[in-house]
Amino acid sequence: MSDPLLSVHGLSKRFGALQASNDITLDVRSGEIHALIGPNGAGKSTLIQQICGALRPDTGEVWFDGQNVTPLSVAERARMGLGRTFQISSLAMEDTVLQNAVLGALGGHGAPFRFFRPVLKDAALVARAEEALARVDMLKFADKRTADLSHGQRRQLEIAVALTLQPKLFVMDEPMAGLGASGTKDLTPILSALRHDAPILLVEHDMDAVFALADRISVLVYGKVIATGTVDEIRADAAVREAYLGEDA
Ligand SMILES: Nc1ncnc2c1ncn2[C@@H]1O[C@H](COP(=O)(O)OP(=O)(O)OP(=O)(O)O)[C@@H](O)[C@H]1O
Repeated sequence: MSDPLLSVHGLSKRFGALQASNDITLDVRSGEIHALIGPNGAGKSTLIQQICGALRPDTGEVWFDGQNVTPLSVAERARMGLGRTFQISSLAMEDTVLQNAVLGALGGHGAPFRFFRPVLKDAALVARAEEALARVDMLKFADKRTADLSHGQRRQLEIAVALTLQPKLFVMDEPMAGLGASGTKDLTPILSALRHDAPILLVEHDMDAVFALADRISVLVYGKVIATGTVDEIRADAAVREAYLGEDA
C-alpha cells in the first residue's frame, strides 16, 4: 500500500479544561474518501482546523505529502495542495459561473474585477476552468450569473473552483449541509468521482451520504477517535453504536 497522503499523529488540543482533541491518529490514502463523523461538539472542526493549519496543536504532528507540515500556515499548506472547501464561500455572486471558475484557476480568490477581461482571454486558464466545470456537471451553466444558481449548483461550482487549483487532497466541511434530499442526491455521484482526482477527508452529518460515499470512516467522540474502519465495520462496531449511531442505526 502506498504511503498515506495525509497522516495525523497523536494530535491533542485543549481549550481550558476541555480536551477538544485527544491523541488523534488517522490517515487519508490515495483514492479514498475518508469520512470523519461524530456528535455535535465531538471535535471535528477543531481537528480539521489543525489539519489545515488554522489552529496549532498542543502536541502531535500533521504530515502531508511526505512532509511534516505542523509548523506551516494555512496558505503554505494550501500551496502544497491541501485544499479546503465549503468553509467560506469564495464565489462572486454577480459574476458568471465561468468567471468564478477562471478566477479559481488563477488562484485569485477576490482578485479585482479589472483582471477579468485579460484573464477570460487566457485560453489555457479558460480551458482549465471549463474542464473543472464539466467535472461537476456545470459547464452548461457557464454563462449564467452565479446569483441565479440554486444552492446545490453553487456548491457544485465551489467544487469546480477547488478543482481548478488542482489540490492533492480535498478537505470538505459538510458539503451536503442545507442541500435537502435532491441536492444531496445530485452531489453524491460528483463527490464519489472526485476521489480519483484527489482523496477526500469528508466531515459530514448526513449519514446516508457518508455510508454511500466513504471508503473508511473515523468516529470522533469527546475528541477521541473511537473507531476507524469500512462502512460495514463501523456499522457493526458496538462502541460506535452505543456512543453515536443509536441502537436502531
Ligand atoms: N476556540 C475555542 N475555544 C474554546 N472552546 C472551543 C473552541 N473551539 C471549539 N471549542 C469547543 O471544543 C469542542 C469541540 O468543538 P468542535 O467545533 O470541534 O466540534 P464539532 O465536532 O465540529 O461540532 P459540530 O458537529 O457541532 O460542528 C466543543 O465543546 C467546543 O465548544
